[in-house]
Amino acid sequence: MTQTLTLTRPDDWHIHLRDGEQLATTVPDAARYFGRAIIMPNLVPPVMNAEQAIAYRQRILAQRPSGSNFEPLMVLYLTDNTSAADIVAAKAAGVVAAKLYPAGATTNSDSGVTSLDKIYPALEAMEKAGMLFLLHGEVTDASIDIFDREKVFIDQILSPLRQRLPNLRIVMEHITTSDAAQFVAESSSNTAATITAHHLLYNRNHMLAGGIRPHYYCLPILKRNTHQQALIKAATSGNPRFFLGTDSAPHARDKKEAACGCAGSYTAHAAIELYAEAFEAAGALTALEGFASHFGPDFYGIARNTDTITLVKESWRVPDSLPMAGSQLVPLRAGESLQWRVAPA
Ligand SMILES: NC(=O)N[C@@H](CC(=O)O)C(=O)O
Ligand SMILES: [Zn+2]
Ligand SMILES: [Zn+2]
Repeated sequence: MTQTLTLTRPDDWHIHLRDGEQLATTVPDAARYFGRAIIMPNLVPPVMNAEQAIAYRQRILAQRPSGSNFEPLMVLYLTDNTSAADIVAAKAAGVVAAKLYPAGATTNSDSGVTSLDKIYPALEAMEKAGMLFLLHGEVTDASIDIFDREKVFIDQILSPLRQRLPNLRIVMEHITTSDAAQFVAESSSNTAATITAHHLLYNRNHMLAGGIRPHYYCLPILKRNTHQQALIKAATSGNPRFFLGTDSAPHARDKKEAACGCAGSYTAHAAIELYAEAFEAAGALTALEGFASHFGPDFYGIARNTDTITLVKESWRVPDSLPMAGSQLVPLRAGESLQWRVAPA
């Protein structure tokens, strides 16, 4: 008999949908079975105020397949100039969180924050308004080794911030190290983390041994196997402060397969299928529902979805590429097989 797994409908607490014509590819993929998604604001120019967030939300909704109830949850991009008034206005407009991109840390972070000191008034306003603070947790100092940037960020920036604003609800996005998993596990109930499927499935050997594989290149960069194991342990532990965030981040094929390739892996074509594979490999399929469907809404203070999706153990082949805005997008596991698929509703 075919093995099946029924879950409360999951949500994606970290996704890049981009803008313009790309939305015709990314929105239907995200809306296939996720109920809600936290929409990253690193557009060019970024989503910096309530008005821009409302307009971007409308552009996303316009690409929603008919009959879909997929709900995009909007996020503000913090800059050195984000004021307390910007936060209050964004909150009133339904924006649920604001995101720290340390300037220069990752894709489209040029307008990001140069020093946390510049945004303390905004952070205090967020703490007061109950708006979540999401962060890309890497330092940008060129002298710090790229594999150490997450740990140094925790020591130099996150730890002191955590103490200074204890009531601010913080999500450390896409964690990649045992250090981050430990920091979150040992923090108070106001600190959580998202974990991607690719950081559960891969480590830096997959990216670099026997040839360089640009589609595994994302930030924070894949770390050594011991970190991968710590992430698997955290994700499958049942600790409600670790939950699903794909960080699906599309870049056209020619921007990835290049002398200087962009950071980001596309996983929205098979997100829950990839997580199911990782949880099954860890012997922890029963922990998937909490991680994918319960803990995210609980931390955000939003009701859980009330309907379900069903995964079926059935091998299928991921396409070599997907069309996106007149170019090609190479999804993670392109041309390879996956073992789980989501049954049509
Ligand atoms: N994760 C990535 O490697 N890239 C993301 C940005 C981000 O989430 O850091 C992107 O927007 O392409
Ligand atoms: Zn990031
Ligand atoms: Zn991201």
